Amino acid sequence: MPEGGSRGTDAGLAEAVRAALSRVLDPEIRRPITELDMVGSVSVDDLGTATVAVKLTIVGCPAADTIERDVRAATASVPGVTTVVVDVSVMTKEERAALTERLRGSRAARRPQFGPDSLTQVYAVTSGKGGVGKSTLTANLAVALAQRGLAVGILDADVYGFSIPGILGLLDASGAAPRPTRVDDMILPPVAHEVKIISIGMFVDSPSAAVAWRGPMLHRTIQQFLTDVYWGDLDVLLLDLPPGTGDVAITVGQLLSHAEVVVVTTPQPAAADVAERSGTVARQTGQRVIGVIENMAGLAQPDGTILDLFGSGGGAEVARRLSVGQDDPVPLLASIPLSVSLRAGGDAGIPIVLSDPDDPAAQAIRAVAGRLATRGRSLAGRRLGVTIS
Ligand SMILES: Nc1ncnc2c1ncn2[C@@H]1O[C@H](COP(=O)(O)OP(=O)(O)OP(=O)(O)O)[C@@H](O)[C@H]1O
Repeated sequence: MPEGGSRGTDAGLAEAVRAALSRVLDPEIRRPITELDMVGSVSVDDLGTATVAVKLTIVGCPAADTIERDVRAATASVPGVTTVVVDVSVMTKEERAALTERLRGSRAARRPQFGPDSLTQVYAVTSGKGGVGKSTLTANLAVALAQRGLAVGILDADVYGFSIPGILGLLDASGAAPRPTRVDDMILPPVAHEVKIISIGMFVDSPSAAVAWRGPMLHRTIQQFLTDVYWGDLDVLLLDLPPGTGDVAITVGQLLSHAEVVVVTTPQPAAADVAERSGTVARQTGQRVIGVIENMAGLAQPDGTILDLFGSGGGAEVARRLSVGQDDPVPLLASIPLSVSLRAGGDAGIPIVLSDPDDPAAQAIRAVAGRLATRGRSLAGRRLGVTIS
């Protein structure tokens, strides 16, 4: 005999459907739709027809099809449900405002995320000059960290070459990066290979537009990425910085002074000077350089010999120079070989750590991810909130 208030409904089954729906995640916010108040009434009649009311955050929500499909599948998986009816509507302005406030705190209290008290490990990946593989390594490191079960985000602030969306396969057929969904003033970062991504390239009409931005505009944009983007609880945030020592590096130094810096360089000894400079600027803004990655090292030949196309020793040299004046020596975290697979993975939008994890370059990147994942955030200089009475 059906229980529950209304005629012909089964409250027990409706509860079971709600429980099943708590496993459906909003694909952009990455939280259960039940927690986000996106599920309204749920009823199951005595013929087993389940009717589920779903409230999307905004009109034209790009995740609508996925949510509806997942809701149908979860509801249909409940034993006793024979038919599923999904009734889709959109949240009211008030419901939406309550949701954004719950996710990010009230507008008045809102501050840039990842401040000194945050538990998120923030790594700024920098290089002295362009084209050394900084973005490729950032993207692969992020995916390798996500593969280890960590919640990972990338903030692509490389104004001269925002290549992260392409390397992670987010571009559409015309080569454009997706426009992130906005729920009021909250920006939802697109997700690729389990990594949340925000890139300057998602907000400009042409790839050349942002290059001309002056310091204050860049500063405001990065500040907005840290304030208005719903990152959720991240374990690791990786920042892909433009090469060199310009405005973005200084902004990041101001807004995220506890970020730790990874310097990417090639084995070419001549590149060591510029790479060292980018590390030095980071230190001047209070950030700590935690390691150097040498990229584009020796290419393995079919006969087993190694071709040092870009020379050798550059990474160790940069690490040695950046160690001067630091309490702990700066380690050379890895030497990543030249790899056709690594390049091809970036072109195809499928990072090598997924597409060819046994390639020596992928193995070296995964080893760096292992080191970064197990470092633990330094508590030095943080307020611990302990009161001694
Ligand atoms: N180890 C490697 N082996 C082969 N190709 C590589 C390797 N690392 C990077 N590449 C390729 O080198 C090119 C430059 O890489 P990437 O865009 O990551 O550099 P970058 O330092 O981020 O440059 P920019 O700062 O100018 O954007 C890309 O085509 C990439 O696929």
